[in-house]
This record gives sequence, C-alpha cells and structure tokens, in this order.
Amino acid sequence: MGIFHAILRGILGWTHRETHDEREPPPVSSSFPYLGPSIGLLLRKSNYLVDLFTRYQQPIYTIRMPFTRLYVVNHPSLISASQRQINSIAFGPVGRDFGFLFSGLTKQSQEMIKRSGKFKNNGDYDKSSGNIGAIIHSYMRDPPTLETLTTAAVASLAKGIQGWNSAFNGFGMFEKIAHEMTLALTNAVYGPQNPFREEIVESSWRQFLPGISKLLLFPSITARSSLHARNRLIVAFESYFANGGHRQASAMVQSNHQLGLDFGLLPTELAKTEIPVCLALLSSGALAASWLLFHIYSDPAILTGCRRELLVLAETFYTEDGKLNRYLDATQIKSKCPILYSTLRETLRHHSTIISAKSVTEDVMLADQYLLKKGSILLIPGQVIHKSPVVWGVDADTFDHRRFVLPDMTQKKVGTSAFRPFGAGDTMCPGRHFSTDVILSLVAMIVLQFDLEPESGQWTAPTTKGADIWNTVPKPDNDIPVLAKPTQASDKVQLKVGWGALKKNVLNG
Ligand code: HEM
Repeated sequence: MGIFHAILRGILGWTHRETHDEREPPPVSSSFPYLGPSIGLLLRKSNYLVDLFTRYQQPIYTIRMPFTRLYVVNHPSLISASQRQINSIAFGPVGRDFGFLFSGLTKQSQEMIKRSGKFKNNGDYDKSSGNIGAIIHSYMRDPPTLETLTTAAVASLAKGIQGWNSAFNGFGMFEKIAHEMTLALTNAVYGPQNPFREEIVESSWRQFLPGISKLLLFPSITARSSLHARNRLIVAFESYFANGGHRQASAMVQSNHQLGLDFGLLPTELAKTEIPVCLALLSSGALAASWLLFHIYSDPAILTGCRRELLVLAETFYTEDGKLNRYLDATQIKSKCPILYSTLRETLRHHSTIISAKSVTEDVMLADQYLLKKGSILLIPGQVIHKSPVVWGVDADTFDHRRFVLPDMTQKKVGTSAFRPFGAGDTMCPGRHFSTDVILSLVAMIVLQFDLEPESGQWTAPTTKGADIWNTVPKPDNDIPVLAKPTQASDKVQLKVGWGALKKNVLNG
C-alpha cells in the first residue's frame, strides 16, 4: 500500500510539473497533487481556499484538479483585471452548466437551449438576446417592475409578521425567517397562484436544496430524496402553468414562460426551467436576513441604534376611529437608516462565502503577467478578500456594524473588487436591489415590534461546517430557537409598513 501510494504520488507530481507552464500563476504544492485539493475542497469547502491563502499568501495561484486547472485570484488589482476580460473569462458556461445540472433538463432540452442562438460563441449569455439570465437582468433593473415586486413582497411580509404574536414562540429563527422570505419573494414573483403557498411545495424545496452538491456523483443513490423533492416541484410548476398561473404573475415569469415555448420545450421541461429561477431568488436572502437579526439582537448597542433610527423614520398618525398608529415607508430605510443598512452590509461582508467562478474560454494573459489556459476555471474567493487586513484594516476579522457609515452618516462606497457579496461585473447579481430592500423591510418590521430572545438565554453564533459550497451566504449547522415578545411600545401603537409614502388605504387597511 505504501509503495503504491508513493508511486502514484510520484507520477502525479511528475505530470503536474511537466504540464505546468511557468508563465501560469504559481502552483501551490499539495502532498498529493490532483487528489489533495479535491479532498480539501470536499471537506473544507470555501474554507479550503482561505486555508491556502493563509498558508501561501499568493495574490494568484494554480490548483491542479483532475481534468482541470483552477486559478485562484486573491488580489483586488488582479480581480479587477479579470473582471475587465469579459470575453475570455466568462461566467455563462459555468452558470449555464450548473443550471442544467440542478434543473434536471433532459439532454435533448439542453441541446435545444444551446442551439437557440441565445448564447455567444464563448458560451456566455448574450445579453442582447432573450434567455433566462438576460430576462432576469432586464426586469430587475426596470424601476416599475422593481417597484411592483417590492411592494408585493413587503405587503406579504407585513401580513406574515402580523401572525407572529401567537405563532412564533419556540420556532427556530432561521427556519421562520426562511418561511416568511420564501412566501414574500415567491408571492411577488409568481402572483396569486404561487405554488409555494402549498406547504408541500415549500417543504419539497427545502428537501431538494441539500442534494444539489451531490448531483454530480451517482445522484440516484446519493441524492435520492432530493430528486424526489425536485419531481414534486416540477409537477407543481407544470400545473401552475397549465392553470394559467403565470398570466397573473410578474412580467418576468411571463417572459420566462414565453422563452421556454420559443425554445420548443415540452411542458414538463418548461416547468424545470423555474428551478434555477427559484434558486437565484431564494438561496441567499433569508440567510442574510437571519444573520443580520442574529447580530442586531445579540448586541444591545446595535439593537438600540437600529431601533432608534427606525422610530425617527416611522410616521405616527391617527386612524379614523382615533387609534394611534405608526407607518414606516420602507423605501426610505436605505437612505435614512445608516446604521441598519451598514449592519446589513457588514453582515454580508462578514458571512458571505461567495466563490465567483468563471470559465477561461481562450488562452489569455491576465494583467500582462499571468498566462491563463483555455478550459480552466478562475475562482475569486470572496472570504479571502472580505477578511483581508490590507483592504479592510487590522480589524478585518471582527464584526463592526458601523464599518460602512461615514462621519456624515452617509454610506461608504466600496468597489466590487473588495466588497463582493453580490459578485461583480457583467454577471453581478441582478436581484441585489430587490433583496436588499426586502431584507431591510423585514428586519425593520421585526425590530420595531419584537424583542427576540434565544430560548437558551444566550446568543451563540451557530457553526456553518455543513453549508453548501455553491451557496453565497452559509446555512447554519443548527437553528437558534427564540422567543419573540412584542415590545412595550407595540402594545400601544400599531405598526404598518408599506413600500411607498403613506397612502389613504393604509389608514383603514
Ligand atoms: C441577499 C440576497 C442575494 C445574494 C447575496 C446574491 C448573490 C449573488 C451572487 C454572489 C451572484 C454571482 C455574481 C457573480 O458571480 O458575479 C448572483 C448571481 C445571480 N443572482 Fe443573486 N443574490 C441574492 C439575491 C438574488 C435575488 C432575490 C435574485 C432574483 C431574481 C437573484 C438573481 C440572481 C441571478 C439571476 C444571478 C445570475 C446572474 C448572471 O448570470 O448574469 N439574486 N447572486
């Protein structure tokens, strides 16, 4: 066994040296080339890239994996350079293949989509043509669409939070927030026939997610229950479209549906194309909101600061029957509540485990310095840059809720080569404005109405060892059971939250 091990190691080491061009980024050594990094990534996930940076401190390096090279970029100037080379370093192929993998589209449907002329020669999305990515981008930057979606999501959240008085106590905080956010986001996007209103659809979604990382290797064995859950989701979306649910939905869903018809997809295949949309919509917002709540409620100074500025913003008024109410226009939170907004940005900086992944589609020199070979994958681990003392100062590792607040109480601007929770460049998350506004609205509703206390009596940050590598905000290993007590003030003054200035219908609604 020992000899076999030594021979294999020798062969792999030799292959590694012989096939590495010295103009490429320096290789980082592994006691077992090819296999060592695969195991490291499998076990340590995004933390593996942090470990390698801590050990080698390289601005860019090469990892050799079976069948591919990974170039890992850690320095802001090289990150900027890579973001400028959008033709030779593209997200599209990685994103498209990942989308195909977890949506479960048949090979035939994949070919129909690839041949549709909606992608550029390098496999990247053609933003000028209609494809799912391009459609989401266009709607998410269209102010009337954003307004309609955010209004609907905030209304749905307000309704959900109203029910907390009786139903919340004893629930896990992450689970409860995931439920409220899932309903709010999907109600906004899918309209009155939203499939996620059925409990079985929401629970199938949660059952499907952990299987995504296992889809590459023998999924029928390793991800069996996850695949069953995905089938239930596909059936739910198929009947949603068959019943005309999309006709009452957001314009984005209608355009996606039309696109599926243009591709010539059969109804079941067309239903599958909603799986990547749901993944983009649902995978990070609830986790970000929950971590934000954790930081706010575990530190009295943050809670006081956020609550105070929200109370200043909320307008008090009397209803027709003479009752005192308070109205919060959630469109104002980002600009008028600098501490809350900064705490959200710090939460994203502190917790984000984003690894931006791009395909190298032709041989290219990065910053005139490093050769990147066609067919390789370029990775930018957000965690390394988000915790870099060079970028953020000596306290880069600590949580400072005022990090983004300037002395005049405006927000500090930070470029996307340093602050990357939403990625950057051409493929920067199109849902960032929508989700930021929805998260801030939800957290404002809770902060103004409830005191959250952990059942254990002490706030302890959960570990995240089991979080999936593809997720940009990590899932905790265990939930935090909490008690939600209405604040003293909320007994006397009823709160209403809406998206937009106080309207007549709010008074009696
Ligand atoms: C806190 C919530 C969210 C976070 C942290 C987040 C983060 C990200 C990140 C890091 C990327 C990759 C960007 C890159 O590699 O350059 C991404 C892409 C994307 N996100 Fe989000 N996202 C969030 C919410 C949303 C929502 C609500 C939507 C709604 C539709 C959405 C839609 C997308 C889409 C479609 C892409 C792919 C973009 C492309 O390929 O061009 N995201 N997101």
